[in-house]
Amino acid sequence: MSDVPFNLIKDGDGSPRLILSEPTGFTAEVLLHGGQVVSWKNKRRQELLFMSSKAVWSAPKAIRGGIPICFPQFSNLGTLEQHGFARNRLWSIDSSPSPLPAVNNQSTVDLILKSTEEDLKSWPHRFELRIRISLSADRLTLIPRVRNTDSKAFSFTFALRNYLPVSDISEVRVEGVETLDYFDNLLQRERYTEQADAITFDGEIDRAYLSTPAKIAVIDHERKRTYELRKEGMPDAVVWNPWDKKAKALPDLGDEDYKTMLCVDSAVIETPIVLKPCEEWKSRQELIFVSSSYHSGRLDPQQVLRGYAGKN
Ligand SMILES: O=P(O)(O)OC[C@H]1O[C@H](O)[C@H](O)[C@@H](O)[C@@H]1O
Repeated sequence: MSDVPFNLIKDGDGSPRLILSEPTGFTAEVLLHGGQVVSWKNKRRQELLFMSSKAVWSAPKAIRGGIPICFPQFSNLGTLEQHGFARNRLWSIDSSPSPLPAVNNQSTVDLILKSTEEDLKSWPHRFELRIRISLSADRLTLIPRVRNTDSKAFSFTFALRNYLPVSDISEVRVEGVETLDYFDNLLQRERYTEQADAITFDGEIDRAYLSTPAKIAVIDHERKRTYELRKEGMPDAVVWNPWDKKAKALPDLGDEDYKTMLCVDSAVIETPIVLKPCEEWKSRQELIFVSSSYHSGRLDPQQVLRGYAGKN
């Protein structure tokens, strides 16, 4: 079977929205604003990504939810605006996404962002940032690529910020980053080593775990839901929840929204990517949705990390 095409619809304000769908009933929605996935639903029409109740949907603000793309700077690790400008720009559909091959039986869209004269004033490097977004049963795959189209080398940091919806943040565990080193963004980016068996939540957290394994599991006991995050080429993983005080300080996040969200990002932070002219960096993230991960009435993290297939 060949790849399944996407549909393009216009929102009320005329801005384009790309709809991906696949034969078993999963759907995803992508905006050109930010090149951002803003919805991913399973066949029961349950939303699998978090979206803020106070999200601002119009440019030039980044949309608080879905999967924003942080480029060419993660957080405030440089002189640019927080998390870089890619999440605030209008992307285009990439009609010549070569050399990535077409994917069988998946609904796929390729988007591209190129440097503008305005952006070159603050970040003087010509680039092409591409993202392939593919939907298949229980799985959302993002393949970001950055090409240096300039005549000199540049470096960048990067993240796919995954806003995941959870039933109750205090019932959630993250497995796969235990024993790892992390930078604590709440403590001047000091380096620590994780001592807990799994990450649980009882207050604000903003950590960049370094050189993580390829699989991380976000386990929502109450909702009997697990997300498996698989990644290649993005060695770090950020875990962020603003908790009550910071949630109140963020104008586009509802005061109570922190209770039902968690960001677990695929990221390149500790060692920025350096690209020479004509070089391309490519990475990959898969978010896999598992509707039930209970084993004998309890979650079995090992089974979660070994992976599930087609259980939805
Ligand atoms: O509000 P945003 O620009 O989306 O950033 C949200 C958060 O992202 C990162 O994790 C930063 O370390 C935080 O300081 C910031 O509050």
